Amino acid sequence: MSIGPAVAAESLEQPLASGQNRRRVRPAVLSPIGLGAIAGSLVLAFFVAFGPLIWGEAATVADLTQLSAPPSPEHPLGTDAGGRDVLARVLTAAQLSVLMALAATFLGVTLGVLVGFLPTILPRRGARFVVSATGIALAFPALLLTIVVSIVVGTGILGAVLAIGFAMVPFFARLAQTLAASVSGRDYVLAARVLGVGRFRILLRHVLPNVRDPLIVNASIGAGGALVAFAGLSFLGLGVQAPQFDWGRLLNEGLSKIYVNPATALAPGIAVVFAGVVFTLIGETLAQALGVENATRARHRRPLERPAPSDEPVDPDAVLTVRGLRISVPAEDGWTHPVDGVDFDVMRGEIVGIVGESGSGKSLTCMAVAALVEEPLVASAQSVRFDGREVVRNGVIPSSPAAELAHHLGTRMAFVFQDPSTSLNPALHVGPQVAEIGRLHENLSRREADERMLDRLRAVQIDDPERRAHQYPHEYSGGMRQRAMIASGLMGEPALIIADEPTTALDVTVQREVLSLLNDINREKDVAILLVSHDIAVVTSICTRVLVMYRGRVVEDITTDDLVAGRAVHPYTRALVESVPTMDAVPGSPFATIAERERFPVEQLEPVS
Ligand SMILES: Nc1ncnc2c1ncn2[C@@H]1O[C@H](COP(=O)(O)OP(=O)(O)OP(=O)(O)O)[C@@H](O)[C@H]1O
Repeated sequence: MSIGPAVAAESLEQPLASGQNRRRVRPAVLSPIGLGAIAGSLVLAFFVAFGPLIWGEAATVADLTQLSAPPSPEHPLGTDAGGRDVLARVLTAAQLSVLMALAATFLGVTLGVLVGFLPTILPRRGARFVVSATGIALAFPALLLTIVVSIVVGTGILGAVLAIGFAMVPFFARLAQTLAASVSGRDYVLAARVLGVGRFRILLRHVLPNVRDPLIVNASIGAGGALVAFAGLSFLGLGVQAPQFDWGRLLNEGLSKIYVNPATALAPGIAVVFAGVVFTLIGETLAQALGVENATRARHRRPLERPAPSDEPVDPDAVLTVRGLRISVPAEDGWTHPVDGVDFDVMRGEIVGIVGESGSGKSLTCMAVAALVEEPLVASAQSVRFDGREVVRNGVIPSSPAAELAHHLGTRMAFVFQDPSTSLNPALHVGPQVAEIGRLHENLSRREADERMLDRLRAVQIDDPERRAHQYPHEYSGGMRQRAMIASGLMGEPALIIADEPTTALDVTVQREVLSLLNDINREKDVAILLVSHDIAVVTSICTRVLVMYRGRVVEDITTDDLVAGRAVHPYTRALVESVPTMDAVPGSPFATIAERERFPVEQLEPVS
């Protein structure tokens, strides 16, 4: 007997926008699973509503001349040991079986969610107690819990509903706790706290709407599990007692006569399976309609075109060559491409900037180069050649590259992310996190890795590295955290550092320190740098060449000197430069902004260099 739904854990943590939900409902309902769920629920609902009315009498009237009779025109599935029609009994039992499953699920989900949300509103100690108690209850086998409750409360309908309902509580409590915890740390919840919004109100306004959908999906699938659990309980003699009967009880009675009339056991068994499948189909349809993505939907999406490999000769001085990079995002009717047809090179020891408005595809381009684009997004390209190795396999950049390529990328490429506060694990000291890279990729002993870590922390100008290595990230300033991230990138011997908006989250003085640190590393270690920024001033301060991205393409590849001297050719680049405020602007005049997209239609996307 297993109680509890089975939707993939990772898919449970997706907060879902209601607008998206509405757009997903139609395709979900019209899919084969959705149609199956509707047809199955109609059939089930009919038997639940009218079963006892139509077949109730035939199900209870005993024909003493036909005890355990085989199937006949009068009794299509034969009769049971008491001479009652098997088919009529199975159809009549639908009502009790399904209603009990729904009642137990309602009890289990309601209590579970209440217990699960307690840690969100309780003070820390109370919250810890509830979380630990849930963990202990979850570790207790569900079957034993069901039997214990059933014996304590007493057998019969009420006992069975309470037993199965209580057995479901720990699962839903843990699910609600996990979902609530994943939302509680989000910025909008923290912002509400700062504004003095009470815990209970935060729970209702911010947490509940974001965890509701996965709970509904799991409740629906859980009802199928409850149905099977009831059958098990009645089969053990602890469920429904005579003269009442559910499918479990019929199964119990029928098994003893299986050699006389197999239908007496098979029919209630098939009914349990049918209803269980219907509940699961409902859950699957809800999952699709509410946007809880699953593997089936992804499998049915139109396949992506895979580009043919590029046979263009590669410049031996280039550390990175990108040809025909395209990133595809699954959409309802196929794929959209936020990055489409990007080509560029980065030479050894060169500092190249990528600029462009928000959403132009700068970050995705860098993520793809580092093989960090993950499902459901797909990065494809004719070629991405980094430091002598081809990253593209069969037209796509694998999100989990083979061990050798992963090792190469891990040691020869470093990635510095925008937000230094989320780049480091808050639960671990900084030093071991930096040292870990050396142990993982360079096979260094703990001692060697620690020595190199201290050396690298020193190189990025973190004072007193021996002490700082034993501090947590929250004890570092923003600039120090960013420098620690750069230090971990230097644990190998990188040929390229990709820095994606490394200074955006920092104030201007710290910004300057981080930029000059990158500059020093470039000069001293001859490391190439690909620097992403939406700030032209930042890029022109250290880069020798700039790639201008607009709507997923590189529209201009220009030297910094030409850019600064106003020699940009592409109208978008010129507009981007003109939008940078200057000291000689007329006081009181409005800031220059880039005009709406219509001014740069797709025809003007033709790259210039
Ligand atoms: N996981 C994702 N799923 C769907 N779309 C995505 C995903 N990640 C990025 N996008 C979309 O791809 C486009 C490019 O995103 P990207 O992060 O590369 O932009 P960007 O140029 O780096 O912008 P910013 O300067 O704001 O960071 C955006 O329209 C974004 O909405």
